[in-house]
Amino acid sequence: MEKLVIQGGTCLNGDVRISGAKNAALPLLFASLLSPEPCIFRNVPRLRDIITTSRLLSELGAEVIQLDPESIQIHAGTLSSRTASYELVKTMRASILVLGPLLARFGEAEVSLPGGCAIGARPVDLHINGLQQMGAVIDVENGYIKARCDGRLQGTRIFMDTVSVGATENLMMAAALAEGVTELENAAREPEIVDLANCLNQMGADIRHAGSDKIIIHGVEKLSGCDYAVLPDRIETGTFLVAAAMTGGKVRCTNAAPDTMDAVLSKLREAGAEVTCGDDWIELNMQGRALHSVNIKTAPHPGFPTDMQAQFVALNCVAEGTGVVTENIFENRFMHVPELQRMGAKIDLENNSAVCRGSSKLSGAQVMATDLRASASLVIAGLVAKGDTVVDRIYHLDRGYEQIENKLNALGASITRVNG
Ligand SMILES: CC(=O)N[C@H]1[C@@H](OP(=O)(O)OP(=O)(O)OC[C@H]2O[C@@H](n3ccc(=O)[nH]c3=O)[C@H](O)[C@@H]2O)O[C@H](CO)[C@@H](O)[C@@H]1O
Ligand SMILES: C=C(OP(=O)(O)O)C(=O)O
Repeated sequence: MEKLVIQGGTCLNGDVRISGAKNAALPLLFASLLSPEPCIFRNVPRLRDIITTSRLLSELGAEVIQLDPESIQIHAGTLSSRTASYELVKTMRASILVLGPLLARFGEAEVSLPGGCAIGARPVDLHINGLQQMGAVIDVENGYIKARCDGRLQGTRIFMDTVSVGATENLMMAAALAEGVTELENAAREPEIVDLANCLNQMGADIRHAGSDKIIIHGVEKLSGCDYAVLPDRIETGTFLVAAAMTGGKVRCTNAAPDTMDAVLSKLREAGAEVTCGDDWIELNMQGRALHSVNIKTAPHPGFPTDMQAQFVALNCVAEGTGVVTENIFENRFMHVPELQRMGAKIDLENNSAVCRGSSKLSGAQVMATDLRASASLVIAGLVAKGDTVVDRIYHLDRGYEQIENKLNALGASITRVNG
């Protein structure tokens, strides 16, 4: 199994090019199932999750062609299968996003229930309820969601009692091909939702007010192909900026989307960093400045993203003062805390809050990555620890960060990928 060995004590400086967003690219690739015409996606990050998605689409019978390292063409003209198997769904929860498109276009779909995962139970009841309200008949049997509908799905008003990114995406895709008007109430407002709506509209959909909590979709009979560039990854950007702040460096993220990152940039400024932005770049300068702990409460967008929580826990460990980080989205998203404690961090867990008593002198240790962002927090903690940190189970990292060690090394880090 591969591991990362991080030699601590380096300072990050320079430019890093941000990749396309995993959480935008995945729904976009699944949206290709809605059209019989070829769809081209550009600025696609090179990630394990993208490979999994391509495999899933191929297993359904779509033609997937890698046009260049960052561009993929998907042609779902005719499909040979309507089933997303447990084998693939268990490795990537976003596979649930085949449900809406398959049902809307072909009238049937079978998708394995994803099951719980490291960060929480993550049920899919909102996806299922919403599609049922649109006229689908859905049974859960043998661990599979089996959905069908006679004729087209029917537009309706759907109120989701929890704000869910995935449910909003699944229902928005299904509604794009439904008959009549669908109103999604209490919809998620993440930038990735807006990216998906923009792409669907390029394909001929009629989706209005994506980015607000009430999305209105006028269903159309058919969608065409597209040529669409994926939004930059705000979580990858945030991770590099936190790493720069912790190491006292100066880093410019290029090909970024500053306007998607207000909550994170404001916390970095509160932590003492100088942050400047252009249209598509963000620079963080921490040289000669003191790092202060910050209090954080995760919330749906435009609140502070749960996917940046672990990185800020790492930041608070080495910053001055006490910072309280409260996780409000997922019930079990503090698995990085015991690992950071093994590196010397002073953190107390109180219900859904991590109280970090700062100024910890971290020391390198062998640590275990348990999920994607927890892994990222251990890597950036390793950058400031004394000695070597060995991060195990880095397949989690490879799901969501493109060549993280190469990008960090180009900024001055010293990280090696080893086998065994
Ligand atoms: C591929 C992708 O885009 N993943 C992101 C997406 O995950 P994902 O779309 O899975 O997360 P959701 O927004 O759906 O989850 C938010 C909350 O709603 C709950 N819930 C969700 C669906 C449902 O049917 N019932 C229900 O109760 C979840 O358990 C969770 O507590 O949004 C999360 C929250 O910003 C991010 O951390 C993930 O990185
Ligand atoms: C939780 C995440 O992803 P996923 O929803 O794919 O598990 C994440 O990107 O941090």
